[in-house]
Amino acid sequence: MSGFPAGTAPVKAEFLISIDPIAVPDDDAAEGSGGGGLTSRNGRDDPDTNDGGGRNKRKRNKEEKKARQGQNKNRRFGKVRDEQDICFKIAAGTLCEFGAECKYNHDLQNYLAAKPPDLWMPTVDELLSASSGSEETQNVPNSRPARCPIFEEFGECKYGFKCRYLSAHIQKALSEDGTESLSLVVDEAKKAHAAISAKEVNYVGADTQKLLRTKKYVFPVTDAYLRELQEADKREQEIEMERKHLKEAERERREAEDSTVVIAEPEQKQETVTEDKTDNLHTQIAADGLHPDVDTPDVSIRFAEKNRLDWRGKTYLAPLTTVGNLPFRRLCVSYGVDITCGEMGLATSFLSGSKEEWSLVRRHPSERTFGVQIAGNKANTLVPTAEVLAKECGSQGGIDFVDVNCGCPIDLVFKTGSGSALLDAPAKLGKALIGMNKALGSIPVTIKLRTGVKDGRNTAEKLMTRAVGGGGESGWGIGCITLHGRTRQQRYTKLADWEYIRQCVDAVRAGEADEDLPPVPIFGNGDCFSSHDYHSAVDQYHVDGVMIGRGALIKPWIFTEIKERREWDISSRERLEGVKKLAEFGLSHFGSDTSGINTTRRYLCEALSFQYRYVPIGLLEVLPARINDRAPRFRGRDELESLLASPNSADWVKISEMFLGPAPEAFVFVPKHKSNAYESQG
Ligand SMILES: Cc1cc2nc3c(=O)[nH]c(=O)nc-3n(C[C@H](O)[C@H](O)[C@H](O)COP(=O)(O)O)c2cc1C
Repeated sequence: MSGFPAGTAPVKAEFLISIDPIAVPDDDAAEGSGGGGLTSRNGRDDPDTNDGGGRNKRKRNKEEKKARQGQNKNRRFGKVRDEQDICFKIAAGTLCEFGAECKYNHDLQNYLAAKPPDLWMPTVDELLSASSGSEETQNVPNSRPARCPIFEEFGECKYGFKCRYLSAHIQKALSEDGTESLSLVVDEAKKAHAAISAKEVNYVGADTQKLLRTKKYVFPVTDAYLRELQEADKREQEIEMERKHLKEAERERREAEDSTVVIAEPEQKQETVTEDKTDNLHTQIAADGLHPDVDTPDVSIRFAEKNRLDWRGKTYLAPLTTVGNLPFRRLCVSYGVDITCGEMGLATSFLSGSKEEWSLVRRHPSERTFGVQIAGNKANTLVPTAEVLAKECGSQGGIDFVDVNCGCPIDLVFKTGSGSALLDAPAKLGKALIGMNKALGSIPVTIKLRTGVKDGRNTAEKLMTRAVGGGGESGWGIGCITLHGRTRQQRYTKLADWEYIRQCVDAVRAGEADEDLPPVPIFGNGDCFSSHDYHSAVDQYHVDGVMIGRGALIKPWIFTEIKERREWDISSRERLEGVKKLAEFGLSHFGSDTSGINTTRRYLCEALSFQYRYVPIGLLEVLPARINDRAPRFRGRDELESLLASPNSADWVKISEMFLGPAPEAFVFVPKHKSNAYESQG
């Protein structure tokens, strides 16, 4: 490593272009710019929004709009549509019930004549053997049939004539009078198989969204629980009044007595009850109106009755706003990740029936253990959200856990009392979690924490001990705790505090009663970048597993490394296979029409804006690689490896063109890192 400035990746001399490290992207901006599931929805995240003619006007609630304006000023993604639009029914090869009255184009021949040439999905071998870049490889050679990833997966392509890989599923027939008719091909066998094995789940439709929007959705469990809380609050107020009266009476009694008389015992006891400063948590809980010993509502769904989370030794892909979308999670599954979690959604947006928010709960069937993450600030938003999730998705078996975000650092979320603000409001959190447990039935609730709000003031240990409780029954019925080893204030440039993570785990384990029930799994989180990091975290820091965020964004194959306990010197060709997969998964989710391709391209570039940071380990003098090491300028072992390491966003667009065809002029890509969302952050 000699000769390298501290914190620089030790690239072998023969690959070095310059020892100066390239600028480090701001991961704080990347996390914050999308925080709250707030800003990711300015592309077309929800494939169902595509109705072929923009019939659905997107309604966004005020909070989301404000967030987008405040947090994402610099990010614009050009809208791309076909030059001529066509009625989506006609595009799907069906009849339109509006007939001549329909305000959308029904002239298929005309539409097809104006449509840009088809694309094709080359294999990596075809791509690498082709002489030059994107445009040439994208023209369908007459000798080679086009491939449509959606048709291949589902046996039909619901984008029909709008599909940009149309030649893979169109057939022409000549009628007797010599006119040509066009129809869409369906592979019935594949279609039947896909209906069982390949369909995404957790569709929460327009009807439910409307009921939520119009406040007609019914919440029996929430209503009962909130009533219970109100009664508990009332009781607490009565107790408080009683205490005041006693105190007052005592004061009067003392005044009447000789001042030299020794203070009576009961008074001291009274003081310790009301001013016990040794236990901030309890004081806080009492202050928030829920005395832990007096008023904690009964946890009728006990941990023992919940679906048990046996997560020891598993890998967990962190919730990642914008970048942790369904196609990316699917890619990680293909590399072996065990547990996946959707991007954070706001409880208030779920409850206002936001289409974009509900699109975040979508799950691919390959996601073996899948959870939804929500952010909210109290029981009366978190509990009803849990209730809808349980009713609408739980019944489909679509959710394995619901995670409450207690770590989001961004101002917009923090200031509403959500995200990391909950770290300092354990009473509110406890009430919400207990209610969520009731609302979710057998689906476990998990929490994702940071170490604390302010640097030098870690509070997670106390919170975790309280959350887990003792006697074999968890205090708040928690299914799993993930602890990100940073405070809200701490930036990504400083390493996560794994020593403190160990301290928290040990404290929780020491407090747990020795019963038959398995201990609540505790996952550590922060800076995991290799198989070595994962396994040493489990061995040295006593966690049950590690949640991985940026490590997966930079090298999604990290999950294979961990499973196989090896550091994988992945080749550029193998990496390109991964990029192709992500493109195909994107098309399958967002659509293979012009608009879907645009959205896929945007998210592919988003992914590449992290993946370029990977320094191939075959180029390193010392292993394992470390996430915070800055890369010096280097050349790869082949042209493709150099291209994949390019920090230039124009090159990410170029890579996208290999599979998605030439980017339209309107397409502009601004990576999340450049959105400066943290400028306002303290
Ligand atoms: C781009 C980005 C988006 C994130 N979005 C979320 C989110 O939606 N919910 C959440 O709890 N944490 C979010 N985080 C934090 C990560 O889940 C994780 O806790 C953090 O990155 C630390 O893990 P790492 O060092 O492995 O990246 C995000 C982080 C990044 C970089």
